[in-house]
This record gives sequence, structure tokens and C-alpha cells, in this order.
Amino acid sequence: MKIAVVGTGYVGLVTGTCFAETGNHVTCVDIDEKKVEKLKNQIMPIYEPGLDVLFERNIKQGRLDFTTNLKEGIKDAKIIFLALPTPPGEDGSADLKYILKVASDLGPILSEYTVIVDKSTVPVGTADKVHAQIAKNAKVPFDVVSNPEFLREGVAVDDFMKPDRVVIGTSSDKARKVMDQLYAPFVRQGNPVIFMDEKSAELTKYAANSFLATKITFMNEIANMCELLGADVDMVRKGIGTDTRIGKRFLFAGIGYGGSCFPKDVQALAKSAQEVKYDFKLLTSVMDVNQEQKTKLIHRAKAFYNGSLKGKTFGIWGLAFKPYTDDIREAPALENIKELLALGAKVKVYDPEAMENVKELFGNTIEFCSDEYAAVDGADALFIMTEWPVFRTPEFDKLQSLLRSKVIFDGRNLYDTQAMEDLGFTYFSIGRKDVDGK
Ligand SMILES: NC(=O)c1ccc[n+]([C@@H]2O[C@H](COP(=O)([O-])OP(=O)(O)OC[C@H]3O[C@@H](n4cnc5c(N)ncnc54)[C@H](O)[C@@H]3O)[C@@H](O)[C@H]2O)c1
Ligand SMILES: O=c1ccn([C@@H]2O[C@H](COP(=O)(O)OP(=O)(O)O[C@H]3O[C@H](CO)[C@@H](O)[C@H](O)[C@H]3O)[C@@H](O)[C@H]2O)c(=O)[nH]1
Repeated sequence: MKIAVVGTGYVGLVTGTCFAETGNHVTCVDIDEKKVEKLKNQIMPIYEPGLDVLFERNIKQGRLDFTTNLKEGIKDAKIIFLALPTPPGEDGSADLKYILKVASDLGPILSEYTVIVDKSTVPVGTADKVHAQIAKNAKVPFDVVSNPEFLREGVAVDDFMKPDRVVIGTSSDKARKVMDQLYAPFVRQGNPVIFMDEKSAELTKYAANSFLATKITFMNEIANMCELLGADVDMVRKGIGTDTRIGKRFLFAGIGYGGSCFPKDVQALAKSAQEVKYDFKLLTSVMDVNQEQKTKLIHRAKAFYNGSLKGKTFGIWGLAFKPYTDDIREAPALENIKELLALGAKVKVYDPEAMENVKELFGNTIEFCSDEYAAVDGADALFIMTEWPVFRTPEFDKLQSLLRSKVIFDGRNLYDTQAMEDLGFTYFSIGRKDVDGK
């Protein structure tokens, strides 16, 4: 089948590549000329494990190509995916300007029946808006379908190729048949395609992300209670996670959720609630708690250093919002770095993939180091912001010889507290007992 994907961000590239991998011919369209030039030269603009191999194979086999020209890109396409940004607008609601612009461009250039699919995360009612926008100038019949995407960065290819489920919102039998055919290879792997109406599909995406953000936030609050009561959040996590009604995943306490999705989607759902005059109290609390959680370790550092971090040097391990990505959107590390600089501290950082993106933001106000050990050389303490595997089993001898004093603030609970006590570190983590290094 011939498919067009409009927008070549994370979602567009993964969607386009994976549909090419299942035998379709895919043309990806983007207005960013430099990006399209790179893509045409087989240069992958994002770091996503496993995607490059599929990307190169499908380009070589002639199933994946790129253009900046929308009309050329959608020629003969039975399905057009919209994988466009929906950033927060000034009031926190999802900004639909990119989607509606492409919808209005599509109207006059559709040449036969086409299924237009919202892959972006969009508020309830967007499929209707997109339909109305296209209908203004369309001369042929078309359907607008909601097909939210649930991939996680870092494991996006697996999430797309072996999804827990595919959600498709449509009230058109004709569109349903087209989508059924497209997702047939995925169903064959035993994953359900769940058909529903457009509005329910749109809300499903926000409900999923907000529920997961709430689950994490709940554990962060339990962690805060553990610290006050002398319990251990890792034990509590194991204790509740083995209850199949609760489940083991997304129960890891830390320095708050970040990334390009949870923060904006929780905010957008809260805004949607406001618009229909519903007071979604839970979401407001989730956002407040998460905000406080992000810089929690700085408060502990301030207490440890008798109120002042001025003149101290801190090594930071991890900048990306999570491992296996170079994405720094809403990464807790950024807020911590800003705060440390504002308090007069010096900062040395290392991340396996995200350094270039952070250089654009901080320039030479912080020191970018060649590896994790260089980042702690001469530092007063280490802050751990992202749980990259390379940080899980460091050479502690080397670490203690490089650090000025053996102090670690760990936002990801990477080390066993007893082991840290045995090694003589002063060790602060989340929801577990402090180790005083004596
Ligand atoms: N990133 C994720 O992990 C993820 C996962 C699931 C859903 N989503 C949702 O998917 C959507 C896209 O997210 P993303 O992270 O891929 O976005 P992104 O910002 O990384 O990329 C969007 C792309 O769209 C292009 N674009 C903008 N206007 C255009 C136009 N008129 N024509 C063609 N291209 C245009 C931009 O140049 C950019 O390359 C968002 O709604 C997001 O919430 C994201
Ligand atoms: O137990 C956990 C799990 C995650 N996180 C944090 O939560 C954030 C989001 O993590 P994750 O969900 O793995 O990353 P994303 O790539 O942002 O994926 C989320 O957002 C995407 C965009 O909407 C959805 O498609 C995915 O299903 C959804 O998991 C990160 O800051 C993580 O550090 C925790 O703090 N504790």
C-alpha cells in the first residue's frame, strides 16, 4: 500500500520506517529542508536504537523516501499519517496549528478517497476539526481517523512493531477496512487492534499518559513518606508491584517524570478538563508534586552543605530525560543544572548521547566531559540524573580517588545503600535511608 507520513520527528520516522518494513511504500514529508536533505542522504537525525538498520534497509529497497513537497509526497497515498507537533500553547492546551495547517493544505490536493490519520497526540474533538478543515476545499471523499501512538523513546521500534495494542478511532466502515489491512502484520503477531469512536481514541492517549504519570508520582510521594518514616521505597515497590492488579512497571521513584510527552499531555488533559468545567484535582496535584520532585536533591545538597552551594563543583551523570535517547525535552537534569548555576556552583557533565543537545542550551557555562570519570574529577560531589547502564556499575575505587569527597546524590536509586555504606560513601537517594559515610 502507498502511505504518506507528514512530519519526520520521532513518531513520523518510526511510523514511516516500520510501515515500510511491513512491505508498504512510504513517503515522509517535512517542511524542514535540512532534515529532509539529511534523510535523503540516509542520515538518521535522531538517536533511536535499532531504527537506523530498518531505515537504511527500506531506503535501499526503495520503500522509503522523503520530500518537502506535500503534493508530491501524498501522490497515490491511500493513507496519510499526520505525525506533527502538538506543543503546549500559552494556556497549556495542545496547540493544533501545525495539524490544522496541514489539514487545510491537504483539502485541495486530495485526488481520490483517502484516509487521513491523526498519529499526533491531540485533544478530544480534533478529528472533527481536521475533518472540517479539509472539507472546506476537498473535491473527493475522505475520512479522518484517530490512531494515537504509544511508543516510548529508546525502545520505539519494539513498541511499534510489537505494540501492546493498536487503538483506532473511526466511525467509517470504509476507513476501518483500510486500517485493518495496514495493521494486519501486527495483528498476526497476536496484538489486538481495538476499534472505537474517534473521541474515545483521542482520550485514550491522554488517559494512558496521565495514568502512567500519576503512577510514577504516587510512588514519588510514597518515597517522600519513606524518607520521613524510615521505610525503603524499593521494598515497598516490590511489595506492591507483585500484586498483578498494580503491576511491576512504572513504579520507580526518582527525580520526577520528564520527556516530550508526560509533562505536556498531563497539562493538556487538565486544560481540556477546565474547558468543560471539570475540576480534575488529581492532575493538578500530579503536576505540582512532579515539579517539586525534580529539584529535590538540590534541597538535600543545600542541607548537607549548611545552606550554601556557592563555589562547590558538582559532577553530573546523565542529561537525557531517560536512557537510550538523546532527547532532553523537559529532562530533570536541565532544571537541576540551572538551579546549581544560580546557586553559584560549578557544573561538569557527561551523558553518552545527549551532550550536543545540551551544548546548544548551556554553551560554555558548564563543562562538557569526555566520560563519566572526567565529570567527577575534582568535584565535591556527584549527582546522578539519568540511569544509563554505564553508570550502574562504576569503578568505585576510581570514583573515590577522583572526587574531592565521597558524596553522591542519586536521583535514580542506582546503588545498594548497604554497599555504599561498606564503601564509605555519603550517599543520598530517593525514598531510602541516607548513608552518612562514617
Ligand atoms: N516523541 C514521542 O515519543 C511521542 C510518542 C507518542 C506520541 N507522540 C506525539 O506525536 C506527535 C509528534 O511528536 P514528535 O516527538 O515526533 O514531534 P517532533 O517535534 O519531534 O517532530 C515533528 C516534525 O513535524 C515537522 N513539521 C512541522 N510542521 C510541518 C508541516 N507543515 N509539514 C510537514 N512537517 C511539518 C517538523 O519539522 C518536525 O520534523 C506529538 O503530538 C507527540 O505528542 C510523541
Ligand atoms: O517507573 C518509572 C518510569 C518512568 N519514569 C520517568 O517517566 C518519564 C517518561 O518515561 P517513558 O514513559 O519511558 O518515556 P517516553 O518516551 O516519554 O514515553 C511516554 O510518552 C510517550 C509519548 O506520548 C508514549 O507514547 C509512551 O507510551 C509513554 O510511556 C521519564 O522521565 C522517566 O524517567 C519514572 O520516573 N519512573
